[in-house]
Amino acid sequence: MADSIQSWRHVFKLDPDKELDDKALDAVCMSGTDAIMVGGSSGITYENTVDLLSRVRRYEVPCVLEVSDLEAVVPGFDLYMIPMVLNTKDRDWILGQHQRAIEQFGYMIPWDSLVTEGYIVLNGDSTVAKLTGADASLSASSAVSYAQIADKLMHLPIVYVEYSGTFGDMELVQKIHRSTERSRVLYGGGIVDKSTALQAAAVCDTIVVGNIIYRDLAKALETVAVKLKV
Ligand SMILES: CC(C)=CCC/C(C)=C/CC/C(C)=C/CC/C(C)=C/CC/C(C)=C/CC/C(C)=C/CC/C(C)=C/COP(=O)(O)OP(=O)(O)O
Ligand SMILES: O=P(O)(O)OC[C@@H](O)CO
Ligand SMILES: [Mg+2]
Repeated sequence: MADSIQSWRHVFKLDPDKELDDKALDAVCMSGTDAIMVGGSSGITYENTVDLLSRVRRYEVPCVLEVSDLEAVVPGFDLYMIPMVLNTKDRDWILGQHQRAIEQFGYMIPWDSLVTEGYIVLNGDSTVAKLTGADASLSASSAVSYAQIADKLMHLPIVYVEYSGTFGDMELVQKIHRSTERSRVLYGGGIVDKSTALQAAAVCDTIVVGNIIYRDLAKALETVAVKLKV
């Protein structure tokens, strides 16, 4: 299953802390997206995560958990995406919580279902930047070098360029994409329609669409059009 990320072009990220009625969830799950990623940076609990998993499970689309809180690690997902924030000085968000999680879950961990994401957080105003103390004011060459650490030194399967809440610098995303070989480059942040989706999809491997689902569902569904382009 972990290999299936190699074919993803489009992912919807659903936040367990936000309301989505059954009709909207049906449209999202039947949209043709490659996967539903469940995650968020605040208000994530075991209960709201189980609830969302059980609703998405009515559909065939793969459902993966992006782990952001130790208390909300729920069994039953197809994959577990494990973020490590590369551009923070706070080791807790790089490997501290990870060490505690591994100690806690021990033999229960389905290792083949874990996929590590090297996060580069680039919107300083986002919740995730504030939460993790990420240094979002990086130069392009610093951002690229973080991506190369993930790709060439750590051999991480994913480099996640995270602009949550705002549309990022596509030139920089392209530089990151060109400077990496093995890691799949995921881009997320401010994709709000077909046009922004196509721009982002042109410079990365996989786009991640989040907040617009809750603001304008029709626009969010337009973004799946990137799957029609090679
Ligand atoms: C029995 C069984 C199935 C066990 C499961 C095994 C398993 C998965 C064990 C855990 C292994 C492990 C190593 C876990 C890591 C634990 C952990 C909590 C690590 C910290 C992760 C981390 C760095 C979190 C920081 C926040 C972050 C990067 C979140 C990702 C999601 C994100 C950025 C969402 C965007 O937030 P959003 O709410 O959309 O923001 P806006 O408000 O700006 O929109
Ligand atoms: O919510 P948006 O801005 O679409 O960002 C998507 C995702 O990268 C958030 O982690
Ligand atoms: Mg969000």
